[in-house]
Amino acid sequence: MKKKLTIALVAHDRRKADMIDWVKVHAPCLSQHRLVCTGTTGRLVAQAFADAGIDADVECMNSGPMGGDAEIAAMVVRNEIDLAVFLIDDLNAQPHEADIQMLLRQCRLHNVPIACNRISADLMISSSLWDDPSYKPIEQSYIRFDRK
Ligand SMILES: O=C(CO)COP(=O)(O)O
Repeated sequence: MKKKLTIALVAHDRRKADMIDWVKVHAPCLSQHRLVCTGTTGRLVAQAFADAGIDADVECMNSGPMGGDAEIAAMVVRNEIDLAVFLIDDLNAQPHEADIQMLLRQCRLHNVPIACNRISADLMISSSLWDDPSYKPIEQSYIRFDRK
């Protein structure tokens, strides 16, 4: 990929092993982009790059429960995020569910691609559309639907 993206990486505790494995699989590609992460995810991601001897631009926000999701949601609102990978623990309740829903909603609202499982993340990171100048994302439509 030629374009340098800002990619948000967020994983709940029971999804972190999957996130680190995904990062290792895509390390050569991900190291070409700016990575913005919630606190603990970011520290693990940075460690994975260091262990592999690969230089990477990894920025850590607060930990998720302390507002990291909210900080990344604010970046989404400011159009500072191109792609988000958010591996959610769908089997256990989180104390900051409101922030999680806010990040998901802001990505949907602002048309930011967000992958919540690895196959989506694989497909999104490998899309040739990133470098296609003729591809223009279509904005969301919220036109009222009138039943006849
Ligand atoms: O809780 C999270 C996302 O909702 C992730 O936060 P950490 O990366 O700080 O564990």
